[in-house]
Amino acid sequence: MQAQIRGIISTINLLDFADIVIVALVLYKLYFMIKDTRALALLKGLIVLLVITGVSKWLGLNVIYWLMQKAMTVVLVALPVVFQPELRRALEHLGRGTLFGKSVFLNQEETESLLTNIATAAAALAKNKIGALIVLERETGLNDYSDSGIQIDGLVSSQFLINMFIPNTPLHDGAAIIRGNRVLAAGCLLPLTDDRNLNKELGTRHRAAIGLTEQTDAIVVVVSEETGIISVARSGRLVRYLDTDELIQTLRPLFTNRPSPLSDFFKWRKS
Ligand SMILES: Nc1ncnc2c1ncn2[C@@H]1O[C@H](COP(=O)(O)OP(=O)(O)OP(=O)(O)O)[C@@H](O)[C@H]1O
Repeated sequence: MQAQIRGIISTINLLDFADIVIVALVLYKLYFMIKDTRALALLKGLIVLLVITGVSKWLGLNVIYWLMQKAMTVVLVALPVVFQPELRRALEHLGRGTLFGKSVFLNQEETESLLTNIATAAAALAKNKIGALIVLERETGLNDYSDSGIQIDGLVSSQFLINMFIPNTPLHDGAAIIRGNRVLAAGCLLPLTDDRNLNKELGTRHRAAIGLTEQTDAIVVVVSEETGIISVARSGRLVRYLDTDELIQTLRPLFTNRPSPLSDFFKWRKS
């Protein structure tokens, strides 16, 4: 047995080792990309199907095995359709060379200033029951959506954000999109989610916030005109009832430089 293991180890060369490390890093990165998305639930469903298929074959349950094989074929054909947003995101990352890195993150001081401005504006808008939709771009480019609004390119400040959403002014309708610490555009149209299980209290403003985060990695801050509730949408999920501090705490980790897979690995080894 020992001789066998030694034999296997002696056949592994440097290229095999690099091969294994690359595959491990890609799988690791893929896991983090889908971790907070609906893709993870779908992946778990797929694993359950695979296990049932394997077990039914092993036990010789021919009818179940035949049915599972047919179901797997249908699922595999349907996968690209169901995962279309995630696939699009992955290809975009690949195209920009950001599959293993980060892109437009601000330094710590700029990030803190951005978050303070957003939280101050959200609190003031909430207090006055002024509805707002503030989109924070991350790695997925949002030009498709910013093109639907009025181009601005102005430095973010709380006053500027508050002013944009004052009712009956030209920019108040739709979403403001922020890239880095600049407002790219305002009055932008976002895709609505078609999730039927959403709380019926949530209207199109919240549906637009959730819809965009289902299709991109953007973060959306929503202020409800009706209730003044501040929410954050991310990966198709909405966290509601945030106060100023909670809003900053929710956003901060999402806009702080994320560690690379390797530094994550070494951190894990140390702990
Ligand atoms: N697809 C969209 N893209 C961007 N903004 C949108 C979109 N749909 C609606 N909105 C914004 O939401 C406003 C309507 O909000 P509505 O009252 O329907 O939603 P809501 O979720 O109940 O929000 P609120 O709690 O603020 O009333 C519109 O005036 C517009 O500014």
